[in-house]
Amino acid sequence: MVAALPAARLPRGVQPFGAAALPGATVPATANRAVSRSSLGDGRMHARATAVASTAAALCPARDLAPGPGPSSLTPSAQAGAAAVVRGSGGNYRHRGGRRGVLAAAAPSQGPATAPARPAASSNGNTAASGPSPAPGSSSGYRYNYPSSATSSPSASSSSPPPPPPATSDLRLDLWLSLLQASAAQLSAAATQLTAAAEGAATRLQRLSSPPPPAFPAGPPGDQTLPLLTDPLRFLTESTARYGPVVGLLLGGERVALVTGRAEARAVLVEQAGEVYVKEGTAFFPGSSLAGNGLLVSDGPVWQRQRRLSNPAFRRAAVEAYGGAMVAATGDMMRGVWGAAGGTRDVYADFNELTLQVTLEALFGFGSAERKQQQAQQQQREQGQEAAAPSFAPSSSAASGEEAAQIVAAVEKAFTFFTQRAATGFVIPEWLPTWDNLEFAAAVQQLDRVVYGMINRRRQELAATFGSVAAAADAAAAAGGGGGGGGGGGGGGSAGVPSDLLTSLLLARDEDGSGMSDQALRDELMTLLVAGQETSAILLGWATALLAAHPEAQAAAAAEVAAVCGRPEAGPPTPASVRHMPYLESVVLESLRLYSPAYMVGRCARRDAALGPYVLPAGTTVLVSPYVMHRDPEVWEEPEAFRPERWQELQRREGYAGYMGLMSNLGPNGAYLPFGGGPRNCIGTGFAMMEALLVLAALLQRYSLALPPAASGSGSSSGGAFPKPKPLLTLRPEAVVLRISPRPQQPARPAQPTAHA
Ligand code: HEM
Repeated sequence: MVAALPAARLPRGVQPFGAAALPGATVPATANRAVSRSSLGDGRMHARATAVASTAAALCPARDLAPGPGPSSLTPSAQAGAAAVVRGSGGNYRHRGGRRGVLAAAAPSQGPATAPARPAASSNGNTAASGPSPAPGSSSGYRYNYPSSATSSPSASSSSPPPPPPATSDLRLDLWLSLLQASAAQLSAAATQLTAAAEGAATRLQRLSSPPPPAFPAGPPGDQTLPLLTDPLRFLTESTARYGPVVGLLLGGERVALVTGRAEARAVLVEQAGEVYVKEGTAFFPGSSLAGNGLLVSDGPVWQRQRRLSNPAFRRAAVEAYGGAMVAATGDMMRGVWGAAGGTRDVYADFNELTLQVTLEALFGFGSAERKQQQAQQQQREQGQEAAAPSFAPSSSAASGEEAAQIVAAVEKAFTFFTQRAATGFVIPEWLPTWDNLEFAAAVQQLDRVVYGMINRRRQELAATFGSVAAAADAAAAAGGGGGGGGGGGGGGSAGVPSDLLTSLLLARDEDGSGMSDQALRDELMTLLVAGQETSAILLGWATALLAAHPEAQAAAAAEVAAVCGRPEAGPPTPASVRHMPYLESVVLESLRLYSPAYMVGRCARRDAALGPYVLPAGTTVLVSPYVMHRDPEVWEEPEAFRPERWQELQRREGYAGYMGLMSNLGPNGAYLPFGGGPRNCIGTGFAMMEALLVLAALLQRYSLALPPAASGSGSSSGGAFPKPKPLLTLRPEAVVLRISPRPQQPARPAQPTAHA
């Protein structure tokens, strides 16, 4: 089904990664199934929903259509009332099936109520008020599997206790008043927004009947929304083949330049980044208050500062600290749902759960207290810090199981919202006071409350341990932790400072000594959650599918893992050991070449700009397509073939040191950009690569992967049924159904390491 949507130019843009962000989004049947029970297993339904939703959240991040009050800018009492109404009516939020390995049914929980007030209306319309809210999660039905820590229970550590519940009669009155207030505020905001939307629609309508501006690149005549949405990958490839490296398009009345030439992509992403090509104004992205004004969407000095403050948390040492969480989560998955015998299952659904677990642990320090303790001790042994003091007790810093459950429940609610939005095909702006929007606002509000509570508590605990937060930052910096990073996966990093991203970002200091505000911190944490989770699951899904489809490549990778790590009894892979797996790294690079999760990245020309022989008028949206560039026959020999060896040949020829060296400057040939390029490249590149290598190595150490038999030809060398791509906002697989069986163990050969820098 294809539904035409009104095109929307956003006053503040985000990068369009895919066609679902475009007007007239295709609504595949499977998307509708995302919110209904799946026949493939109880986790599938969740994973589908998570996949669509986190994609939407990650790659359509965080923008309301225009400044102005949205659902979360209601008065505190209105918010509380609206949230209570949402919860009260029908009993529960809509929830999806149980989360295996991560979540189990849980008792009701009560969280902290210490969210600081956010501004009444921030520049992106992303607002949230503090104040009392009804207890979240009372019907959430989820519990994070990790044990809850008594010392970190919200009531024990939050700065102010939750308000007492009002009497029933007061509550009912309050609810009605709140709803009325909410509706009034929403309606007034909606009226403003509607006027702006109508003006935008008129302009776009006018463009439909006007000729392209002079010197605009050539392209197919008329509006191309329908062909693009019907088969995005084909449309992108064929348009490029026909019109060249820059194609002029009209999409939903918006002027768009599709860029697939190397020089032109470099101009947009690197040479004129920021000065000419920015995120703000990029068309087609529905906004969301989930990720706020985080790194993905901000521009100019705001982005520069946030990026500067965030960079240390993603340096190699800091990223390697999360290796323990990555390996442990993979172990949980293998012991749990994969089991000793394996079986046939949708591993993409499993990877969605796995990457969510990893991301939450990296962000907030969720995880088993035992593992944290072990990591802290290991860290201290390595650094000769046995007697180091003061030491932050990991269990007191880590988020409690209840908080984890609340965050996951709220994230799931928010993701469900995106799923439904994608499934209906109509992008209803957040500012419209629909029931779903109110529900979404309540979920974001709940998330805010927990996250702000954690930020608040972490500040207090750091101050209590070190004397002040600044002293904690100094201690971490002195120990080389770079703002708290570089420690033990949330379990006691440099100088005993926890090294989860929350702490790292909280301790990050600018040259003038200032750090992030709570709102900036919250926005970055949410941005990382939505930007990092599904993209990584997609990479794992495609990489395992490609390994299953190419048994010879799988055998080579498994042999390398066995040579470096030995048999499973010898222990799982580590961040240090995967550095000695160049073939596995080539598998990951080749998977990213063929199936780049971010298959389009977008910018907006802030002023009239020359691009090669063309002139793009100010306001033109530019879509750079890694998917097309990664298959350019002028650059890549046998571009459609899965040949991990090409990366080793390249490495020998060009002598780059590891993937970071390789990917700087748009790859070895200016045509490789799975993590973007230039100043706005992916801050999580190292994290994602480390995660992919560790997870794949751990899987190959124990299991063989095969495609189930295909009904007809599949193009894979194994003859099995290869997953179909599903290009929505990201290029995800529809499902990755694999046959998993225990790998026969060979006697391990001594390692012949080829270490990367
Ligand atoms: C395979 C996994 C991933 C892929 C393919 C991917 C891809 C990308 C791409 C292409 C961009 C640039 C977008 C643009 O130019 O408009 C980007 C930006 C970003 N990514 Fe990733 N990403 C992945 C994983 C992660 C992870 C794990 C994190 C965090 C933990 C993350 C956080 C971010 C952030 C914050 C940005 C914005 C950076 C900025 O503008 O300063 N990503 N990602």
